[in-house]
Amino acid sequence: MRTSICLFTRDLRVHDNPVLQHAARADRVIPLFVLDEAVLRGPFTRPNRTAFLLDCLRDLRTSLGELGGGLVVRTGTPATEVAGLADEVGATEVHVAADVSAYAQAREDSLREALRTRECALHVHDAVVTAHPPGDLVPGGKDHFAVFTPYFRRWAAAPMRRVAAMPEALRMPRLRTGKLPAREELCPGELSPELPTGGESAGRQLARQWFADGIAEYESGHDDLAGDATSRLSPYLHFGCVSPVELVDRAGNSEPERAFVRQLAWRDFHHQVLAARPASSHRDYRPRGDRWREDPEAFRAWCDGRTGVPLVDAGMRQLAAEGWMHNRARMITACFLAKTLHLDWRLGAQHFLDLLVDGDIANNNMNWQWMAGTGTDTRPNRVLNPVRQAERYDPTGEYIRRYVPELRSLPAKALHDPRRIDPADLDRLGYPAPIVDVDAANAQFRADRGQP
Ligand SMILES: Cc1cc2nc3c(=O)[nH]c(=O)nc-3n(C[C@H](O)[C@H](O)[C@H](O)COP(=O)(O)OP(=O)(O)OC[C@H]3O[C@@H](n4cnc5c(N)ncnc54)[C@H](O)[C@@H]3O)c2cc1C
Repeated sequence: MRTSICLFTRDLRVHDNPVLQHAARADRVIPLFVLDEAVLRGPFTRPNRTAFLLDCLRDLRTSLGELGGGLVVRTGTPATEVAGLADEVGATEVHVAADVSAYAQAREDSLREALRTRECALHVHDAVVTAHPPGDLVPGGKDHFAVFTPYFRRWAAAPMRRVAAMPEALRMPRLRTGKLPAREELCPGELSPELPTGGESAGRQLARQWFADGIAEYESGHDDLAGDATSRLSPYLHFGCVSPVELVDRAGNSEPERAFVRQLAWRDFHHQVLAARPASSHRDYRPRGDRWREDPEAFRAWCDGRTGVPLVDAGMRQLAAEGWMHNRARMITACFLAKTLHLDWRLGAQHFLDLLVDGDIANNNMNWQWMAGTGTDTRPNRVLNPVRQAERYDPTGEYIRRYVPELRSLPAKALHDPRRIDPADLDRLGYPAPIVDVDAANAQFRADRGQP
């Protein structure tokens, strides 16, 4: 009798999951999730993502139960837990998704090592976390694409794997499944008040709504900060509650659908950079000789949304309230930290990871490097001016008013450019004056980078 273990990592779904599909071909399958103690103790575990993860696991347990199985939950080191379970049930195969971070690659190595002496095969499945496997699309003689546009051309032309069928039924031996801990046990601390509900059911519902009545406005509206016209699927993609392959498969050929698919390709792009250069999660991908300032007060003001630059503060407060921020606001706030305040991008990236429910080493840290001009941007010294960005992407000031309520009574012109706000009004409203002269600081950044 063939017994397999389906080790879930960040592929927390029963639909289009090649890991589950293959594991379920055995006579008996044990779906397993290991609460990894090293991750739980590390800097990546934060209340917002832990709460979302637990929603995902509850939902997955229900879905697997409906298929006749269940979800076994263990706490410990994945390799030790998997090997122990393999011994307990006599498993001869373990299935897991390939992933890109240095940590995920080390986890795969230790799994392989633990199973080597046990006559238990490890099957690592590609195109589960991303639509195209990192490393599949490479330019001649190189191990990854460093520029998005040629990557996207290859990505769009390459055949994608078929959507995997969900198993009709699971046959699972009787086993102690283990209790799911409460969120506070895993990660105490405050949650963002407007956190979305995690799980495949919520993710699929959101995707259905998005394709039915959201996507049509995507191309024209994705940068409109107040319009909030993006899919908000990022946390569900991060935890694998929805499948990138299924989203691409479902999208048609209209302009907005193509624009959406292009964004999904950005996700794959950053994953293939990180897979090839795991150290770029913390080391400059392209060092530029920057000498970042140390200024804890300015950093605190940025984190708290009290820089005195309304659009930057609106973005940072959206992050605190929702554990999510609009992409345009992520770009503006990140650029402001690195190129206006001249603070190290790693500080900003860690603060984002502390709060983002979609916080993801590949997408977060590679986008931070892009914005700091140490990454894959072909125009690394470009600077986003928050006044012009506000005029363009929040013309009525609605986004700023939503997240910086003390400025609600001010006209759009003043919200866009805080130099137009009377200092007496700032005092009355309890809002700080700008902590930096934006134009002078941006000019200094360009000069430091050797740009006229
Ligand atoms: C400084 C900075 C940090 C970021 N940190 C993260 C992060 O930790 N996790 C994360 O998922 N995204 C991150 N992004 C990318 C992007 O901002 C979010 O993916 C997007 O805002 C999520 O909202 P959405 O699902 O509504 O996106 P949509 O516009 O609906 O896009 C659909 C999907 O495409 C992918 N996508 C879109 N834009 C990007 C991009 N620039 N890079 C990679 N993938 C993209 C996401 O998976 C997203 O869910 C970051 C961007 C910046 C500038």
